[in-house]
Amino acid sequence: MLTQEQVYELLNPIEDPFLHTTFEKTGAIEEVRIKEEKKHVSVKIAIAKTNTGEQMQLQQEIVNVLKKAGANTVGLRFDQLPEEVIEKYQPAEDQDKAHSLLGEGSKTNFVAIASGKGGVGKSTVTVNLAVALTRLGKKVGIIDADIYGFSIPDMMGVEERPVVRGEKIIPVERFGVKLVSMGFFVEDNSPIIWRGPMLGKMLTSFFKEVEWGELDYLLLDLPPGTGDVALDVHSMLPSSKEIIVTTPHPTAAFVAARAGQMALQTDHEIIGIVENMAYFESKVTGEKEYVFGKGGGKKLAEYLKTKVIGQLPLQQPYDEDGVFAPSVYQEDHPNGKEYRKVAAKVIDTFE
Ligand SMILES: Nc1ncnc2c1ncn2[C@@H]1O[C@H](COP(=O)(O)OP(=O)(O)OP(=O)(O)O)[C@@H](O)[C@H]1O
Repeated sequence: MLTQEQVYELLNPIEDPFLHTTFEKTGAIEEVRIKEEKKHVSVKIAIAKTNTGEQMQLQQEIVNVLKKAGANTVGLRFDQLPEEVIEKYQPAEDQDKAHSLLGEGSKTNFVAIASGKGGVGKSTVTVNLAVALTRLGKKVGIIDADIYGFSIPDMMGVEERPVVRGEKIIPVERFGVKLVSMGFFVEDNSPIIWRGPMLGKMLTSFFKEVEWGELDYLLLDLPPGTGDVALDVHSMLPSSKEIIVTTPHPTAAFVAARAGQMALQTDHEIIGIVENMAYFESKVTGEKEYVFGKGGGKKLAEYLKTKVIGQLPLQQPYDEDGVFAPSVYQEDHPNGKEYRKVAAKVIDTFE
């Protein structure tokens, strides 16, 4: 007949249906009693949620395991696990509001792109990083949450608006990247007066009401600085990681440090610094000129205990023929290659 130890051995590897953690770890087995003569085993098991369909299935599983091992009859009682155990083992997705808004079991990685001030190229970096990630085989979406300057649709050459199907907004797709922007919901580019609660709602609907499909990466272009939206994102996406964009000028880097500080305070890991407009390369001599100063990115990285993961040169907006240069770089363009490196580093930090 079974011994107490054997019962523990048999049941310990079984997982709590809600925490997906073994009974051994959660300390689920509260009591084991054995009546030798009748070959009866009775156990008391604590789980995260009682009186559910999952509990019924679990009941079946435990009874089967014990009977197979020699029990004639099995007595089974369920109990509620203590709150602190549930909290400890609760799946990360459940703790992450945005993940639960995206749908059950979403495995999407979030990357927020932040900067200390406007105009440093945060949106340019977001778009090119997104495209570089798709070139590496990832499924990518962008939320353009820069309510003060939603420039991404223009940058990607998107003129159409998203289609609404039933209750869901279908994001616009360009270069293989799915996009939703504040700019889609504004008439004639007119400014909107945003109040705190509206911002949070806007973000919630971008997660909940947009048909993203299964994404590997969702990039968020944050408004510059450390305002409401940046804060909302930080509290809504505890698992998000962050990239800080700065120019090489020491003052710009100093301002960016504040955005970085906020990320750290809210436990957001900083993947690294992208230094934009880092230098100008003379077409004639090939020499690099540091028109906006030098070393800001490195200093910022040291301050935030992270690394510079990309340096993009200052680009003339028009090519030799006076044609407006595109914001999304080709794969074989030197900048396209640099963004590919940044994308590979991003993937490295998640996988
Ligand atoms: N490396 C670069 N060389 C030249 N121009 C650039 C470079 N990066 C960005 N720009 C240009 O600078 C302007 C600002 O860039 P972008 O919109 O990406 O910055 P931002 O930080 O997102 O600003 P905002 O928050 O105000 O939208 C754009 O016109 C963009 O084309």
